[in-house]
Amino acid sequence: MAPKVAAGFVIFRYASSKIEYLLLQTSYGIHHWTPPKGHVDPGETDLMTAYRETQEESGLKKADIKVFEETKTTLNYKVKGKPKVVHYWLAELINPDAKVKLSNEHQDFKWLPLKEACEISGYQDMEDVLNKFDEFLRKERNL
Ligand SMILES: Nc1ncnc2c1ncn2[C@@H]1O[C@H](COP(=O)(O)OP(=O)(O)OP(=O)(O)OP(=O)(O)OC[C@H]2O[C@@H](n3cnc4c(N)ncnc43)[C@H](O)[C@@H]2O)[C@@H](O)[C@H]1O
Repeated sequence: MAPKVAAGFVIFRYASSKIEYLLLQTSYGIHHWTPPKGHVDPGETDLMTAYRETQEESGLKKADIKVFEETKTTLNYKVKGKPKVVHYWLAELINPDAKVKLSNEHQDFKWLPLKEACEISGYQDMEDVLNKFDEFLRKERNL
């Protein structure tokens, strides 16, 4: 069975020596928290999807973020018994004036430090991605 494929960005902001990650809370289902992401449409690359879904779900545009393309990381899990693949990249909010604007797919958002982001993410594999990206970032910034 071909898996459903989705793609998105784990977006962080870095200000006053603090790193915070953006998570959105779905307005449906069990109201889980997730980075902006969504299904890859026909004809799209995974990266195109990540930009499109990020803009649709958070209002953050391509020019508002910087993507670290070398961080592409893939999650595999099952939704209602069917395989799903989700590709994530780390991305930095580079426009300090950009504001998050939710679509009707989400009811809340939070910028959270690593520990709280891991706690709220609710899935071990998502937690692993957050930890991996945080480690990458600390090395990259000498933090
Ligand atoms: N229950 C529902 N009721 C009404 N409308 C719904 C719905 N679920 C989806 N929709 C509709 O589908 C659209 C979403 O489409 P998209 O916006 O295109 O897709 P998505 O971000 O991948 O959404 P989704 O929430 O389904 O994915 P996730 O894998 O996080 O989550 C899918 C499931 O996997 C679980 N999950 C998330 N991350 C996981 C992980 N790492 N490991 C295991 N399970 C995980 C989640 O808790 C969730 O149960 C929305 O517009 C909405 O209308």
